[in-house]
Amino acid sequence: MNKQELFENIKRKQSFLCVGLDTDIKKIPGHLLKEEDPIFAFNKAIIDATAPYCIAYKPNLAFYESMGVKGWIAFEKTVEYIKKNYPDQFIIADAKRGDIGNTSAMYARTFFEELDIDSLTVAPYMGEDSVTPFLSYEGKWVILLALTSNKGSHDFQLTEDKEGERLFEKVLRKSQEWANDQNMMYVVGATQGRMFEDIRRIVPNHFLLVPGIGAQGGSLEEVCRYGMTPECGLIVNSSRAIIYADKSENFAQAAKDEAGKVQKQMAEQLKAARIV
Ligand SMILES: O=c1ccn([C@@H]2O[C@H](COP(=O)(O)O)[C@@H](O)[C@H]2O)c(=O)[nH]1
Repeated sequence: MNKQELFENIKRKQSFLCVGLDTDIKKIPGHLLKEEDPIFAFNKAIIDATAPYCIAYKPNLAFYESMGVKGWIAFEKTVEYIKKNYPDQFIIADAKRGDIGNTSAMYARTFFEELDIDSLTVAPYMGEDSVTPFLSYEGKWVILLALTSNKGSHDFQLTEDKEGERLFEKVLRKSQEWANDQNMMYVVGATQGRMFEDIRRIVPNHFLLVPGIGAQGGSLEEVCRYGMTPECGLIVNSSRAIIYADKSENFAQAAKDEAGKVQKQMAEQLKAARIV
């Protein structure tokens, strides 16, 4: 999916919501444990319930890999299900990969060839040769970690060099030598408030993947005030607040209601910015 198609989907659905599929066997409703593949059964119900309100899904690989082969199968089935039934949904594999070049090339093959997923989160720490193997796939996106949502983001990402440039700023600036706004996005946490202004000075046109509303308490309103572009430029993720809105047999309806609420707030933001 290219940038223009993503923007068209945002306008059509009046939403820039990404539902995070952080599916934990210990948190899903008990009745699903009778199913042959409880993780997939949960995901399928969540996807069917929330698809009208979002434009993307983000399965986080940690939740699947923690279950070994069964988890990987559930992950593959989930990706297949979205692609077959909701082909307009952008799929993000949140795997935070990145290694020496030949190893990154194998990760790229896994996610972009074997699974044909739209995008992958990548850690920038190992530099150019660890990121560029992911960029050789036409129509696929690298989503590079820039300024993350967690407290530990201060430990390295905000440190300054002698010229006063902070590490996350260097990541944004340097990575533009390897890619552009048609094949690279950046992760910026919703908890980072006004820092979005600094980010937009360096990457005024790139899409940002923004986790951290909902369970982590980030403000959607602030993200939009400081981070929205004339083409929206935002994909805002919420995982736990949506998928675990209710733990009873009513879980899918509750996820639908929660996703609907966020979509409504997003529609208001898009209207205020005259995007829709
Ligand atoms: O800076 C980051 C980068 C990634 N994440 C991931 O996003 C979701 C957030 O889940 P919530 O339940 O909505 O808090 C999760 O998969 C994280 O690993 C992030 O939170 N912050």
